[in-house]
Amino acid sequence: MVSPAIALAFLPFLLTLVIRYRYYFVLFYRAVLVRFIQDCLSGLSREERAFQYVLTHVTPGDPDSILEAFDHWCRKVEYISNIGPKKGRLLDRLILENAPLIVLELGTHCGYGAVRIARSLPLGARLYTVEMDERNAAVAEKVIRLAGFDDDTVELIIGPSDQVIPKLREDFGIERLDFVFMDHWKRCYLPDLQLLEGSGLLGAGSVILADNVIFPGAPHFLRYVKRSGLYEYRIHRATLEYIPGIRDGMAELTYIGAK
Ligand SMILES: C[S@@+](CC[C@H](N)C(=O)[O-])C[C@H]1O[C@@H](n2cnc3c(N)ncnc32)[C@H](O)[C@@H]1O
Repeated sequence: MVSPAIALAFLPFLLTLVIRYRYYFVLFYRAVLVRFIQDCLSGLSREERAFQYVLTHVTPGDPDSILEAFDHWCRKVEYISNIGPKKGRLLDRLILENAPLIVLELGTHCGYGAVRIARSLPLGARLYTVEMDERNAAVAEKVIRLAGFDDDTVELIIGPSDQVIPKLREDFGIERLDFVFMDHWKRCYLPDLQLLEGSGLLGAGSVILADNVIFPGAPHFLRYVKRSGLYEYRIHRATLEYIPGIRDGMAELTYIGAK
């Protein structure tokens, strides 16, 4: 039995821990506990629940209203790791500045990022977005079409990135990727970057934007980017989507190739 005096001595330590890591507790509560309970109660996936909300709160054909509905849902109802409005503005700016004709997104999830990219693309440009989870992909397909983007503007490819990337040239007729948005599992960032290099689809000036390089983090990817000499890069400091107290960052790489 722990004496009350010892328990009391630990109290300040526990309090410090709780205060220091409160945002991580919030994330755990919203992303894990609430999700688990809602999954059991509704029999739907979190993504399907979000879609039900979106469907009844947006104007079809209006991408902005879809993004706003998702942002509201993720802030007030359940946590989903869309890129979110703050980091999304950086993505918007880079798409507008670079005016890419062929874009690849790795990790579609509910289609939030795809809608965000597609609404800023120049005329005639095309986004290929890759999702390996079939249930997420089914939601994303509906979200993208609800936003008004047809198959010519946004093509959703279902499959794991390491199987899709080697087929992009042959199966999809892609000669060059102007912009790549990496937002799938962080452990895939480095192998997929190397697959992209090997595929010859990156050309001088191709831009790669990688999300969450600080949290959950992609240290091997960042180390490789710094050492390889193949990229000019910068880290944009940010906070985690929908949880402002957790530090995060996005890596913006510009491919320069071997000197
Ligand atoms: C963070 S979410 C993507 C969010 C999305 N980019 C957005 O901003 O709306 C990550 C998604 O990547 C998918 N994913 C993870 N690893 C993948 C891989 N190797 N290939 C394809 N999809 C992957 C997961 O199933 C999940 O739906």
